[in-house]
Amino acid sequence: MEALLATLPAGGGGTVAAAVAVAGLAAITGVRMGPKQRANAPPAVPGLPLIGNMHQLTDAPPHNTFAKWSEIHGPIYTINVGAKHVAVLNSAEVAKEAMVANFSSISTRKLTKAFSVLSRDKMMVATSDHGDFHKRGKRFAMMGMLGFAAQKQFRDTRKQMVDNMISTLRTLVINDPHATQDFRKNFRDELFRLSMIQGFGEEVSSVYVEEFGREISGEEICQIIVVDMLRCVTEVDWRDFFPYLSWVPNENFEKKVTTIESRRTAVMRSLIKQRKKRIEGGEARASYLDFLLAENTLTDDQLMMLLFEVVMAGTDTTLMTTEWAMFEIARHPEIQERLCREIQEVCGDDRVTEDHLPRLPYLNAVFHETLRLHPAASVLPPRFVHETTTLGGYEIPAGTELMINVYGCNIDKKVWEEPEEWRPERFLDDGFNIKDMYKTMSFGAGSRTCPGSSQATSISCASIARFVQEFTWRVREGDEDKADTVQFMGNKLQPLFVHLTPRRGREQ
Ligand code: HEM
Repeated sequence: MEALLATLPAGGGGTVAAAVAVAGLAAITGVRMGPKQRANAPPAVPGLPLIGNMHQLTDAPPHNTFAKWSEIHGPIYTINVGAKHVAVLNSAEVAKEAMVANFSSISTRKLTKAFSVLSRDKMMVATSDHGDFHKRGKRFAMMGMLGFAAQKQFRDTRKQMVDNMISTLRTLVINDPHATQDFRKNFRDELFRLSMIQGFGEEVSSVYVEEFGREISGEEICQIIVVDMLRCVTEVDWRDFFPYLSWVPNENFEKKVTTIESRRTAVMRSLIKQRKKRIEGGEARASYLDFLLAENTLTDDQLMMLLFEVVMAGTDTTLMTTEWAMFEIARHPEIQERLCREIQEVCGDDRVTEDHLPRLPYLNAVFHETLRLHPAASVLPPRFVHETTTLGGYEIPAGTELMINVYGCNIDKKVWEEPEEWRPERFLDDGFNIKDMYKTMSFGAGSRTCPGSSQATSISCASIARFVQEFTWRVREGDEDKADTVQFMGNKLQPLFVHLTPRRGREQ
């Protein structure tokens, strides 16, 4: 939102001034900022004419501000963001009403302009409206890559990925025992490698892209189809907040987003073309691409977008959750030692594998506590109420946008004691029920629940366990309190840098 306010004066000079003037006129001439307050409308957070509550969302990440407002206004309230009328949900109870019980009235997505371009107008499972494409895409993702049977095929690849990371970190520590290590870089490289093997059936170290007229490296591929895309998703176009001004051009924004989108498309098409040659040559492999081609029911663009989606989602969300877990572990030495003891008791001198995970309850608690306090999607992509409905006892009229503040749900004082503390023990306390693990909302709920939760849990838990088994972790001096997040996303703003010391007996 800070970015939005920053773009207002800069995003098109005279055009914006004109836009704001027209918006003012619209306000005076009676274009409403949201539906009129009804008798049993949710409480509204007071704001200013024209911009609504926008200016109040600049100081802290929105999920924090939303959570603070819920202490005053309750778990459901409305805000105005420019001309948009938005209901914000902050408790698991009302969020589940929206995501499960009343899903049929709220099953469409409301995308920002950037998201709309990047997703080729809802051509991804996560951005599509509920309907045939969504159902088919999700079924394909489960059958071809993320479901139990498909995941079994990639077990050795996942194990190899963790071994590679440990071996890289060990070499770095041997070369310079006092250096700080860049966790994010190492982990992202390996996750991306795994995503490519699952997606395309092979490791991809380079690809020739006709549109660029050159071969690009694996690192550049990752930059273009993961890093640039994620950065661009949060690009703000002021027209998102004044939909009736969408006719006003915003050339800088449009050029930036379409360039990033066309580079992604060029790289994805080149990757698919190269792998199709292998498949046409009769060499089948276990991969999502092989699966989708065999299904033979998608257009070329749909196939490209479904593949792109799992590569991007597979790399980033697991990275950010594991990075948060290692940050918390590294700054809580007593928890780190307790986890190490549990691993020692269960695995002895053997390397931790996915087979050990069901016997490591404290590890599970560390993982779920991390998901609770640091949800990868702190505020879910907006939904659209297309049919008047009731949430938390309030009437929510058709046309309202809905934001689900997962972070707010996860720090609800009515459900969690001292919710702002990272305390894995809460998942082991007396009276704890295994179902409580899923109370956090971090993987969503209902028909749109995350299909990658099983893969993310296996990779993240096996990696955390091996990291702690092999090294003692300490956050770089001065970084202990660096827990800021990227706006609207759950990513850690500052990458994690750590000091690693090999544990006794595991120096080799
Ligand atoms: C710790 C890791 C992860 C977290 C916390 C996470 C979280 C979520 C959440 C909260 C949603 C629901 C969004 C909504 O309702 O608006 C979601 C949906 C989705 N996730 Fe994940 N995710 C993770 C890992 C993955 C992975 C590894 C993949 C695939 C490789 C994946 C693919 C998807 C897809 C395709 C959807 C859309 C589902 C739909 O709309 O029906 N996620 N995820």
